[in-house]
Amino acid sequence: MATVIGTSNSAETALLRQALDEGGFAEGADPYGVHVVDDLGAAVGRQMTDQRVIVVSCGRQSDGMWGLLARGVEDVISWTGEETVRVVLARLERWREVDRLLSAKLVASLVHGRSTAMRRLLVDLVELAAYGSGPILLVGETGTGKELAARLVHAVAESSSSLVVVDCTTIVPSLSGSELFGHEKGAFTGADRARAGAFAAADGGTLFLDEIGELPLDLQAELLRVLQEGTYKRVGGDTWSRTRFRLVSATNRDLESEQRQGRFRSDLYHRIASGVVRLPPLRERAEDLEPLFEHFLAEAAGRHLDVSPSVVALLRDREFPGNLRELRQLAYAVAARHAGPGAVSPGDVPPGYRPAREAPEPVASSRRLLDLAVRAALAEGLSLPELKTVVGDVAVEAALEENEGSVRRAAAMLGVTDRAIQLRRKGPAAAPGVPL
Ligand SMILES: Nc1ncnc2c1ncn2[C@@H]1O[C@H](COP(=O)(O)OP(=O)(O)OP(=O)(O)O)[C@@H](O)[C@H]1O
Repeated sequence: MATVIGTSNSAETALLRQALDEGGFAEGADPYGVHVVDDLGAAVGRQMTDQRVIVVSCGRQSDGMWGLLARGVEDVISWTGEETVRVVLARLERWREVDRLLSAKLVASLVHGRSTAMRRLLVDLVELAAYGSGPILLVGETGTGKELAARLVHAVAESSSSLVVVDCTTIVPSLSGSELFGHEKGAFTGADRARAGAFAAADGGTLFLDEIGELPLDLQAELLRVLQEGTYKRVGGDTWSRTRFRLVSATNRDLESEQRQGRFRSDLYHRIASGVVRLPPLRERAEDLEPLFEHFLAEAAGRHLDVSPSVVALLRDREFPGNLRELRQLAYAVAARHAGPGAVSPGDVPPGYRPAREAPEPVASSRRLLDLAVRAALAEGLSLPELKTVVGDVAVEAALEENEGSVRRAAAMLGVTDRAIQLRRKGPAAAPGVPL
């Protein structure tokens, strides 16, 4: 999942190629290796689909360096001799380790999906988790997998301590953050015994603060202090305790705008957001829809179920504002309705998820409308002569309207004489025998 592109077929590139070869990144043994290219732009375009690319500029400094970075190239390094070889090797070693972690059983069993968006997200997340210890902020709409991502960070860190999850929407302001700090006996009404909080439970492990945007401002200040100093006091207590944890927080709010509106502290934001990972909504991961649905179906049914093409088409037509959580719920509902062998079919889809109705009936033909009108008139008791008169009147009126009052053109349209029209306009009695 990595490529090094050298920009000139020079002695430097040969050296690089040899060093990578010795480091176990043999050329040709895809995905690693050095590719030497003339047309850098085209080569980067070809490689960028699923690869991480480093460009080693062996000639003069690449003019389009920022442009390459904007296109997703990881780094553009100018050749400075042995040092460059070391930098490239270290980078590739790390990526190889990330690949290993990604294909490790645990990660593979936790996270499903194979879209490029998903793959890139996982690589970023695993790299941050494995090589950093700073806080990670997960940003994404509801149900995009933020909590799962936090579990992944914890799993990759291979910590034997716990992952502690706190949903900030459930923090009760009157308890002064005792969910986080813990409390002493008698600290508030109902505190009949002392309790440890999340900061203590997460010591040595990971603390996941879900919906951190909901944390009250006074607790935001307290959290900042804990992050900076690693110390806290239980509510109602006066001794300081130490704690050290990896903070992963998540939000579906725009924390930058929350800061502008004074609802989120900027100093805390900068502290928690040293690594920001955005979880894409399902609509940006179309390739993942079907495999994820099948995965959730198998999870619900305890076995693999085939899905009929019409159900797949239905999924593709729908929007899932609740993202993966909603897709999962749908899969569980479908699995519960599905009986017996055979693929999951449209009948297994709960009514709320079916299209509102079939395509509207084709517009009725004029013959059919006339048929209905005549039947209705006869049912009202009109005789045939009366019916003919009404039809004649309606036809003349419509033709005149259509032709902006011109008798000549209305007559031509109806295939009668001008006189027939004129008589008809004077009333039926004036034109008893005039055919129309
Ligand atoms: N890539 C994935 N592979 C398999 N299951 C997933 C994946 N992403 C999310 N899920 C599942 O989808 C559901 C929703 O995910 P999760 O709770 O992590 O979302 P969230 O972003 O934290 O939601 P919220 O913002 O509402 O708290 C969970 O059941 C989770 O296991």
